[in-house]
Amino acid sequence: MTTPETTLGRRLLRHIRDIPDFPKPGVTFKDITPLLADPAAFAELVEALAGLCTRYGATKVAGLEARGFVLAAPVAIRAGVGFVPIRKAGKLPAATLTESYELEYGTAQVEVHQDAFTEQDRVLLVDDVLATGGTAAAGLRLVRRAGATVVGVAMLLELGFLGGRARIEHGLGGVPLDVLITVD
Ligand SMILES: O=P(O)(O)OC[C@H]1O[C@H](OP(=O)(O)OP(=O)(O)O)[C@H](O)[C@@H]1O
Ligand SMILES: Nc1ncnc2[nH]cnc12
Repeated sequence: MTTPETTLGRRLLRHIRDIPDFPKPGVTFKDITPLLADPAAFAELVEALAGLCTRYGATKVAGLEARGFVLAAPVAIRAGVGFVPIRKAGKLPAATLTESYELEYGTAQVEVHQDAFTEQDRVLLVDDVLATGGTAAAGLRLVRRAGATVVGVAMLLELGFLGGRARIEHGLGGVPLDVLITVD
């Protein structure tokens, strides 16, 4: 069952397609490329996420590689704040902090530059999909280890049946999790 949280969520969901058995049998992949290709839908999404930056007083937007980059970078520009990439291991050139996590379909590590934030930074963490929550949890740990304050976590789509929200609840520590669409 699909439960769009808002009328915006309902509109955006029309541009997300299901790809069965990708990247492995049994996984239904939520493909956001049609949404990205629709300028009106993409702009609405960016506007909504940029509004969260204002609401929470964010000074930086951190995006999770790779699809999180595509959303977080325009959100940062729209909100007038800086963008910080949280990358898969081995991609960032300067000194990094590293966190390991598990995916719906594998395991991985993410990294951030040690000097990406100041202690004054208030960070909105952005990604496209909350599945098992491993990526978001690792991102939360990284931002905090880098010395900044997480003021919000924002996702386009939550796969509710995978339990990511419950898994990251402790790590959120009261920080708001905003999701535009929940798929049950
Ligand atoms: O909640 P989780 O179980 O951690 O899964 C969610 C993550 O999985 C996807 O990224 P993926 O690692 O597939 O990388 P991509 O963005 O480079 O495609 C998605 O973009 C999230 O970052
Ligand atoms: N089913 C899925 N579709 C798209 N992105 C994902 N990330 C983790 N699981 C996913």
